[in-house]
Amino acid sequence: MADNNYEPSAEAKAGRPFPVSWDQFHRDCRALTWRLNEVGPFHAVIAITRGGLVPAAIVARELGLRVIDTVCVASYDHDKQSDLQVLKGVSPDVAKLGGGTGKGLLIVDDLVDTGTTGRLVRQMLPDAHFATVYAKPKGKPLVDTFITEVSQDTWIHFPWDTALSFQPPIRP
Ligand SMILES: O=P(O)(O)OC[C@H]1O[C@H](OP(=O)(O)OP(=O)(O)O)[C@H](O)[C@@H]1O
Ligand code: HPA
Ligand SMILES: [Mg+2]
Repeated sequence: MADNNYEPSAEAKAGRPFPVSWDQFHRDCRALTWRLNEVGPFHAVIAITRGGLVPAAIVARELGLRVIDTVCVASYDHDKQSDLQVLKGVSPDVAKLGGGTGKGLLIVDDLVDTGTTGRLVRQMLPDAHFATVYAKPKGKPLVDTFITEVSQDTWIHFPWDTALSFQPPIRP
């Protein structure tokens, strides 16, 4: 019998795969930092876990920032979007540096997709600068600085989620 409750994953709905290598990701993070360097200085970096941890480390290294905090959220179970859960908010020391509204703080995530996560962090820290490496159209208005826009029907495959594998030739 057909399963009428079948809900395709966000990845399946997106359809168009966009694999990103470590090299490419590093280059894109550096490009992002060049832009952020024009906007700063910043007191601290806040990584949106988990995807924001990798770009936040690279950006912090390039900008010479050593105060790094996390906001821990979960919105996708692998590739199915569920309710957003905040597992950890901004630490009191870093919140103080941002005067309570996030002024002078830099929030970093790997991407904005629907904008659900971005909307939440903007509510938490309305005056912070929100940067992502990649942006899809629905989430783009929430981001202050990003490097590469991809279409809404693209699914980005990050290097920490993937591995090299054999591909059959195009002409068998
Ligand atoms: O704009 P949105 O539709 O909210 O999607 C973007 C968010 O989704 C992913 O995180 P996810 O919740 O999958 O967790 P992860 O970072 O731990 O992989 C990604 O890292 C962004 O944080
Ligand atoms: O395109 C994506 N790739 C990986 N994780 C994601 N989380 C939301 N959108 C994406
Ligand atoms: Mg994330």
